[in-house]
Parts: sequence; C-alpha cells; structure tokens
Amino acid sequence: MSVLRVDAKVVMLGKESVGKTSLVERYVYHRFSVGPYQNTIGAAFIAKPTKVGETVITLGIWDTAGSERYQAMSRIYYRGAKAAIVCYDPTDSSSFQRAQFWVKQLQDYDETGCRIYLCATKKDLIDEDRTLRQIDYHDAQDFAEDIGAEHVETSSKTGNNVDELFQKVAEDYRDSVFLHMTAEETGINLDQRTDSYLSNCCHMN
Ligand SMILES: Nc1nc2c(ncn2[C@@H]2O[C@H](COP(=O)(O)OP(=O)(O)OP(=O)(O)O)[C@@H](O)[C@H]2O)c(=O)[nH]1
Repeated sequence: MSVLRVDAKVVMLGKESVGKTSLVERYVYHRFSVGPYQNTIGAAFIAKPTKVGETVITLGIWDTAGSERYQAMSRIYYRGAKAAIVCYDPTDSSSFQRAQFWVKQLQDYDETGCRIYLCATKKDLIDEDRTLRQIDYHDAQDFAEDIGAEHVETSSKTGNNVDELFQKVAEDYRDSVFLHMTAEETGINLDQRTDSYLSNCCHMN
C-alpha cells in the first residue's frame, strides 16, 4: 500500500448544503454530480497533489459535514490546518452568518496560522438570476478584508474559479514555506532586517 505524504492540511467549512463536497469533487475529479443531495457524515478526506511551478504540493483536504450535529467534530479537522476554505452560498443569507461563525471559531482556536479563504459557491445561480442574491458581493468583500482573507466566487457546476482557488491555496502554502526557509537558510532574522533597513533609510527625529 502506498501512502501519499501530505504537505498542507486544508479544511472545508460552512453550512450544510452550501457546496463544499461539490467544490472538492470538481477540483479533484473534474465532475459535478447532479443526483440527489447527500449530506456528508462526519468528514471525508482526499489528498491531491498540486503543481506549483516546479514544486508539487500535496493538499490533504478535509471536507467536513456542515450539519450542526457534527459541529464539535469539525474542530478536530481544522486543528493544524494551513488553510481553511470557509464557504457560503450567496443565495442563502443564513449561510453567510454560519461562515462568520466559522471564521470566529478559527480565530479563537487557531494554533498554526491557518490562512482563511472566504468562498462564495453556486455563482452560476446568481449569473442566471441576479435577484437570487441575498449577500451583497461588497459586504462579503469587506468582511474578507477585515479578517485578512481572500474572497472568491466559484461555481462547481461550471467549474468557474474552482481550480484557481485551490491553486492559490497551494501557492500561498509554498510561498509561506519558502519565506520560512529563506530566513532560516540565510540566517537573516526578517524582523532585524526590517529594523536595520528602517534605521538606515528613515531618520525620524
Ligand atoms: N447550481 C449549483 N448547485 C450546486 C453547486 N455546488 C453545489 N450545488 C448543489 O448544492 C447541493 C449541496 O451540495 P454539497 O456539495 O453536497 O454541499 P455540502 O456543503 O458538502 O453539504 P454537507 O455535506 O451537508 O455539509 C447539491 O444539490 C449540489 O448539487 C454549484 O456550484 N451550482
């Protein structure tokens, strides 16, 4: 049996039926299931190697159940995560409240500097009928900026922005590791470098 090494743990969070499983399926299997909706029980895991330049980053994706029944378990899945994709459905305002709840949870319990990606799902529905929108794009964007998150609108049905989202997660992870390695390898403390740079260039008397 071969075991795939996971580089970065990624957790999918959001209200039930918001489209988390569909996002993962679209990204990993390039498909969109049209059959009857089946809610996730507990969580599902899939590892997906993702090419970033010359590097391959394997994302270990935990697709958690959105049902509040499994809320306590979801914490197990985001512990140690490098990225959290917090999903909301812009045609369902309660799902945005739920996304805010998950962001608060991540901020309260975050142990490892987990990066947050705020993901609007089902963009195809809004593109077809704008009156379905219950969450204003700019309100969501403001929220994302407040929490220092990326904000992206996706559709698992059409595939719009799905690859781009996971690619960004992998790239950000690669960049964070690279930044860390550069500082260690060169022996340069970035904080000291900044201080010395400031004292050399900025004289504030
Ligand atoms: N039109 C449209 N429907 C979508 C899209 N993504 C998901 N859906 C539908 O929304 C329903 C719920 O999708 P899931 O991906 O199972 O939702 P989930 O967030 O994983 O749900 P839980 O497992 O209960 O947490 C399904 O009927 C999907 O077909 C999308 O991009 N466009």
